[in-house]
Amino acid sequence: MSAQLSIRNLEKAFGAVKATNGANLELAAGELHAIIGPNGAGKSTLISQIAGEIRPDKGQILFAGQDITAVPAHERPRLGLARSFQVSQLYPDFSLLENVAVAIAAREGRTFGMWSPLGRDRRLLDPARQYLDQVGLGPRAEHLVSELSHGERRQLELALALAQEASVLLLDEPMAGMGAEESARMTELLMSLKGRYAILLVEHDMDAVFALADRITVLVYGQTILTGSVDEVRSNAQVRAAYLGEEHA
Ligand SMILES: Nc1ncnc2c1ncn2[C@@H]1O[C@H](COP(=O)(O)OP(=O)(O)OP(=O)(O)O)[C@@H](O)[C@H]1O
Repeated sequence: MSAQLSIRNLEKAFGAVKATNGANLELAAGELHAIIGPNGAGKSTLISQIAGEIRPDKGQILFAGQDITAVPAHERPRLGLARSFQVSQLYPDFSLLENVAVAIAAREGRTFGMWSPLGRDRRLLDPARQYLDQVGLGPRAEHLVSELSHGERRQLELALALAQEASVLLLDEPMAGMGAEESARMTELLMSLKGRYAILLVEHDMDAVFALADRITVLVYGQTILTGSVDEVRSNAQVRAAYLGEEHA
């Protein structure tokens, strides 16, 4: 397996808290790799370092073999590394289609103003519609972001990540706050993306993780203690004791 992304001996402290304390991970091309661990284990901090929003104290992040540890966050999507957007950064009074079109325009480095006729530019709208179709939001394309349910907002976040045309997607808890039905829909959606993207997925929903992951890395106190298949992780005594409990074992 060729590594699309490699994390080597990463460390990051916030004062006395070692949020990342020796994290190592390899994400292969097309692989769906989940990161699990207890609350406060350092999952979000790790994703933020990979996205470039937090600078590690030590260690390296390699993307397609290139050391990107010092590359600023805003340049990483252009290299092919996309973190899912937060919908809170979007325009609630624009349609879904317009929001995705804005993301495509930004990716292409186009400048535009709020007054520009974005809503009529077919070079943006046609691909925007395709991204919405991919996440099952095609029928809602003309609706406003403010009209979406929580689950639909998370689907839109995914469409915006896809619009960055990256080969690697960083997804930080895409099922957070979802009910069982919405989680199942998101699991299906991620399943449909499997193989086309390398996906690093941080998720607390173990049913989703076990259904989706090719490999799982377990993070405890900022340290990656194990990487393995679903079966290997489920049956590991240390993981069961530290994290899973008997419910998912
Ligand atoms: N900006 C910060 N300043 C100080 N401490 C921080 C900061 N960000 C995270 N931490 C601390 O670092 C540790 C790891 O936090 P992080 O949010 O990465 O964990 P997590 O595994 O994502 O947790 P959760 O599963 O609850 O989302 C925690 O002890 C947290 O309090």
